[in-house]
Amino acid sequence: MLNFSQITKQYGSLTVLKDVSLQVARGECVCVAGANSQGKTTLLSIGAGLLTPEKGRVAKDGGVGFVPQENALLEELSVRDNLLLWYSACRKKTSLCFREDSPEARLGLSSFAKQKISRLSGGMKKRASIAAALAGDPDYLLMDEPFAALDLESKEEISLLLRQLASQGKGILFSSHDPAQIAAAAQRLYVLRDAHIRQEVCPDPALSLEERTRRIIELIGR
Ligand SMILES: Nc1ncnc2c1ncn2[C@@H]1O[C@H](COP(=O)(O)OP(=O)(O)OP(=O)(O)O)[C@@H](O)[C@H]1O
Repeated sequence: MLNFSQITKQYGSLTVLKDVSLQVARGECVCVAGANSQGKTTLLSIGAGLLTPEKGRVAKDGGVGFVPQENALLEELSVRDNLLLWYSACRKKTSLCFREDSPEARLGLSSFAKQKISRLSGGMKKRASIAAALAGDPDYLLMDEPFAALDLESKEEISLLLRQLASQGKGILFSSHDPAQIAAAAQRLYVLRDAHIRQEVCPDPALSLEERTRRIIELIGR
């Protein structure tokens, strides 16, 4: 379990998170949903160990990978060279990079291995960032706004990918304010507003995608 317990975070006099608690189990795809500036990036950064809260703690029973909203890969290096750097940083054998069972091969990046990051489409860039975050074989994957700035087709591909990673046993926590993609990807969602978790919701998988999307719009707005 990845367990955020009573997290409080302030920037000066601004309280961004107040006693926020949430859990993610392995095999689950969970969303922190909320409008802009509600503290989603702050919460995920705390989960990834990049920020320290004033109060509360994150307990984890495994490794955590993080995919930031902005591209964290080196634009002028190829996909392979970027991933080799990540493999080295994770102390993983570089000879495993792009092997058939590697995350990057399973993410469909093999035919793009020699391409510079700067030449990739938004969707492929996101896949490369996910592959980098998976290089250390984490048990949990945190993703900040994985659908931002993607076209609809790429958004749908990434939604499917998140569900697949969860079904392979990873615990996924992503942030988003995109109701259609939250409806497509999240088995559970936490609504973050005014520094608090306002609701925890499990969208009914028996409902149509349109109906689930409509209900999420009611919760978080468009
Ligand atoms: N380093 C910082 N110093 C001061 N204020 C900050 C800092 N980082 C974020 N904030 C403020 O904290 C609030 C929450 O920011 P955060 O980026 O966590 O929200 P968010 O929900 O991820 O927003 P978005 O969807 O726009 O990315 C915002 O008002 C932001 O301006």
